[in-house]
Amino acid sequence: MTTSAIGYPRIGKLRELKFAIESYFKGDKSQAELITIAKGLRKAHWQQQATSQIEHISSNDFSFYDAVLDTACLLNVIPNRYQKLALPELDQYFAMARGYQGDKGDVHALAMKKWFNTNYHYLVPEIESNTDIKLVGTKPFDEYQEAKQLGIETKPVIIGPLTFLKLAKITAGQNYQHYLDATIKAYSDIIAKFAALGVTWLQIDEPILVTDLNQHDIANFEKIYQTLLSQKGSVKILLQTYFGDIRDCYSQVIALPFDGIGIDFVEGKESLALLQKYGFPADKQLFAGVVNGKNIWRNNYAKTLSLLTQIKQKTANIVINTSCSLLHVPYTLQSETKLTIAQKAYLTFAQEKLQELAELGQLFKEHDPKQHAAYKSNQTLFTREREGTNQAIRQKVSALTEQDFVRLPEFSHREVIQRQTLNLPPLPTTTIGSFPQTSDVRVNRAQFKKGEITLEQYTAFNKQKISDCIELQEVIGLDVLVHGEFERNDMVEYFGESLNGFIFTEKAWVQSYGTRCVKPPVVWGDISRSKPITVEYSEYAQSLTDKPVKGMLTGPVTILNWSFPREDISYKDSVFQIALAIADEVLDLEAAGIGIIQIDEAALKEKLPLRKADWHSEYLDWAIPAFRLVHSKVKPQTQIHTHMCYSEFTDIIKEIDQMDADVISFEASRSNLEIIDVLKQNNFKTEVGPGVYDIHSPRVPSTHEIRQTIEKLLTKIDKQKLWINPDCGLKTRGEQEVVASLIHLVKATQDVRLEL
Ligand SMILES: CN1c2c(nc(N)[nH]c2=O)NC[C@@H]1CNc1ccc(C(=O)N[C@@H](CCC(=O)N[C@@H](CCC(=O)N[C@@H](CCC(=O)O)C(=O)O)C(=O)O)C(=O)O)cc1
Ligand SMILES: N[C@@H](CCS)C(=O)O
Ligand SMILES: [Zn+2]
Repeated sequence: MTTSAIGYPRIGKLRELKFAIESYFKGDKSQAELITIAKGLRKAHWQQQATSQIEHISSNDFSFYDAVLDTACLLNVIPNRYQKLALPELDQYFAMARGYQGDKGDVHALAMKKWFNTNYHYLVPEIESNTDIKLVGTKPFDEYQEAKQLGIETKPVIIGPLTFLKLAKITAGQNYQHYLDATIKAYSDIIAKFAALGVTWLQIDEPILVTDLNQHDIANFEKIYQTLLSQKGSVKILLQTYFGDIRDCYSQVIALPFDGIGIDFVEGKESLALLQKYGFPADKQLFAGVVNGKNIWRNNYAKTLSLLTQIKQKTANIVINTSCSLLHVPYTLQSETKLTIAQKAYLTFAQEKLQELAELGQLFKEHDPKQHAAYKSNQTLFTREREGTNQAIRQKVSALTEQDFVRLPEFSHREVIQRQTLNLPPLPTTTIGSFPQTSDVRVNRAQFKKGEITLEQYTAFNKQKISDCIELQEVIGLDVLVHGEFERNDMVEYFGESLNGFIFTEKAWVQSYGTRCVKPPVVWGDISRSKPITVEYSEYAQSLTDKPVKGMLTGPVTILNWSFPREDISYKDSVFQIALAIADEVLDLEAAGIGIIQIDEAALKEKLPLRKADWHSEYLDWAIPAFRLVHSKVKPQTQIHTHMCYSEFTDIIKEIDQMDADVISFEASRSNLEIIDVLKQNNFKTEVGPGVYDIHSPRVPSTHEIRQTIEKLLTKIDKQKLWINPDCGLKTRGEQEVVASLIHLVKATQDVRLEL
């Protein structure tokens, strides 16, 4: 029985790559130094997998920013605006990722979107009418050879042509079909080059196959691979899918002459049934994704071995695989010094998952695996009840009735009441919540966590930051202020740390985009709130100004989606427990005199099933009610805001309106305000703040640019319903950029107001 890992995390056990790249951005490290660090990390990751007896180790799973961006560069998909900058190759790459503002020009970054149903983000390739798709890069070949020189034979991994084309943004008036032949040719060249290098296996990732496909896509898939597989020569091709099942094209996939097919048996709820119905060809290897690459719970060997036994009835050519790349889990439990031994026993991160793969491989070979120590110790975990049950919370959840999910009076009445109460100017200006998390803010938190300063010193520092932040916003002239979130390490981890039922880690970082990482808390037991979390700082901020200061909370769906969720109770039960805790916080803020409360649901879209047929039954039917539960009991005067990072909710626009918030702000600028037409078509009732500039990029938008955006928004959105704000929180930005951008935002709004 052989084992395989689809991909390994690349940011570094202690985020070495993040710090190296950020130093390079600041000019503190040279390109050569950055490349040396990257090389060292790749070596460590390959060697780790080799030591863990993984046979199929990936190369080219490394990236300086994102693998889709790497593929775009490999295939010459470089928009003209970046080429015109005439920057060195690596700087051009980073300009595509982050935008560029300097002596060579001023350009926007590529759009950034969620990578399927994960908290990882990819850069959207832009194919322009004059894009000449062809193989121009060498990264996958270089990294394969680099591993080979270390004595490690890897399977290079590349993003497949269909996934690449379907994710790309294509110049208006054309579709991906137009670029199909050129793309096939480029991939033929890639395969030929790998063949020349003596590659044994090449992994081609086509996660797009787990989404809803039409006949046209399936025909294109067949066309692509009939051509590529006819030219594969000595290279064995593994078609790798993940994040779900391939129900739309299973029969077409198995009919093609792939040497291996990677199927996800963790998230692919129909994978086993497909295998049982259509069988599996004897001449291929099935890379069975049975070790969860997204969650951090120890694999239940009894269940997995039983699954593998069922798979074996259809094929004996099984490779034990992860369900997706291990990019989505942290490095290693070994870095955790504060988790108890009992807690650690339940958890596995990337490194420990390698051991799971190897153990499963061993056990599955055995005649009677139950006799083995690895099996026995694994099973003891699943037979005893885990601590953390809270019967009172469970009863509260089961006693919920329909009324608990309905806020009265209805929106149109509240809108009138709130307009009178708040008395805001037209096009109110605001921000999304966080202000720059500068190094002094992080140092203060780190010192407090290490016990180097007292709680009083820690709090006094934060209050000074809040006071400065309020003053700054007043000077800039914003209408609805925020306290700045200086006390928060992260919008989810912070709440996790403040609620009962979560456990947290010290070094369990997971890449979110580029150099940015998150450290998701772990839902360990039933969730409850024992005391107010945010009230003191919000109340303090409000005491400093006559302008309204928004209370700032993270919503239950986002807390769950950006944590590692439990697998022993349903998501619905978990989310309702969190919703009840946040609902208490909402009422406490209201009682403390906070008139506007923002409940961020940045990650609402994240766990929306990739298949439309599953949307309601598996997700929306509890996710939307969970949000309603949080604010259903507030007074009509209290204005409830929500925020979503990505405007990718076109298809669920009605459900978003049914969250029944009073105002929603969302990312729109990187996706060119595409959402606003949909709002109009759907008579969206909630007031809206589509972000007027991109905060993921360091570039400062001009007043003119923001003014044009506002004018564009006003052509589609009623002026009574429009708010003006950036895309998302400002925590990743520098102070100077933020001040300049917000001054431009306010000035642009004031100019437009004169013409209303
Ligand atoms: C809005 N987004 C978010 C997502 N997911 C979340 N969980 N949270 C989000 O906000 N998904 C979608 C987007 C993604 N966007 C971002 C934006 C920014 C970041 C980010 O800036 N991440 C930081 C890490 C933030 C953090 O928690 N910092 C800690 C510092 C921790 C640390 O470095 N500790 C040191 C030790 C320090 C010492 O002892 O001196 C260590 O562990 O080594 C803090 O502020 O306390 C980043 O730097 O990447 C992420 C996603
Ligand atoms: N209030 C949060 C939302 C980020 S999605 C922030 O401003 O950072
Ligand atoms: Zn956001």
